[in-house]
Amino acid sequence: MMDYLADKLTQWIKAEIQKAGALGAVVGLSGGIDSAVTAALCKRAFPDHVLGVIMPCFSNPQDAKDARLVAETLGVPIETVNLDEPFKWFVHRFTGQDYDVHCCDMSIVNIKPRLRMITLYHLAARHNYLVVGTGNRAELVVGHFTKYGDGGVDLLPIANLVKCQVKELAEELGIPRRIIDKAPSAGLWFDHCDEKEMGVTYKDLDHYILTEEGPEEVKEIIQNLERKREHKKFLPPIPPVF
Ligand SMILES: Nc1ncnc2c1ncn2[C@@H]1O[C@H](COP(=O)(O)OP(=O)(O)OC[C@H]2O[C@@H]([n+]3cccc(C(=O)O)c3)[C@H](O)[C@@H]2O)[C@@H](O)[C@H]1O
Ligand SMILES: Nc1ncnc2c1ncn2[C@@H]1O[C@H](COP(=O)(O)OP(=O)(O)OP(=O)(O)O)[C@@H](O)[C@H]1O
Repeated sequence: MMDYLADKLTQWIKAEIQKAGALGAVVGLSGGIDSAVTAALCKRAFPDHVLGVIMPCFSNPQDAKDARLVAETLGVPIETVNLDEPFKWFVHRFTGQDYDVHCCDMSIVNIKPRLRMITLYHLAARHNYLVVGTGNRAELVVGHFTKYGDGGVDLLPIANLVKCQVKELAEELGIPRRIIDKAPSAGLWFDHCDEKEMGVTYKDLDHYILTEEGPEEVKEIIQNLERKREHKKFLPPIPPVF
């Protein structure tokens, strides 16, 4: 089943990129499972035209090591762009203070994924590639991404897969075990844990998405996030012609 899915998604990526008149794919490699799976599919679609981009921004150094492991395993070339300095500049300009890695003010930390988006679009345009996003179905349902940050992409190949399906696909694609077993984190602040922030585990989230069932308190959390963040999934509202 997963080999079939891998083939289908590979063909889909190839067709979408060719339809756009582009030559390949740029993928931000965080050292996590979603970007590893996305890069692996892109590599299958365009063996010689995938660029992995590692963009530390006050990140845990282990993440860049993991990202390099993914790139080596897949045979994907990498470019590293360190975003510490531009991020530091923004923080100082907006707060008048030095950046503190414990800061979880979203107006500040969302600048990180937005700087990554700028970087990926520059590299994509330079190579005539598309920016391939890594969002999965669980993240999309609850809007667990930064609008015009990691949400600002051209294609979303794994957006129909919940987290446990991404894991199964990762095994099929030969992603290293330590990447598959890593705790999911958006890495926006020190010790940032997706499940802790959302208040729901990926296991419960996947189960709810696939069955519409689960404990009432879990359903409530998910439905609240869905409502509050629905706007992220659409183009900005436009008034009718008056
Ligand atoms: N009703 C509405 N209609 C139109 N626009 C609306 C809106 N409500 C807010 N907005 C706009 O949206 C903004 C809020 O959205 P946004 O800027 O995205 O910010 P927000 O949703 O507050 O934060 C991003 C979330 O995504 C998570 N994240 C980020 C990056 C990567 C990952 C990952 O795991 O991969 C997860 C992060 O941990 C956090 O929970 C507001 O500042 C406002 O500009
Ligand atoms: N340090 C980084 N270097 C390069 N790309 C990054 C980095 N951090 C995040 N990204 C990009 O933004 C996406 C969302 O980042 P996030 O760290 O929130 O991970 P995620 O959604 O759990 O995905 P993953 O499982 O790939 O880590 C990543 O999949 C990757 O494409």
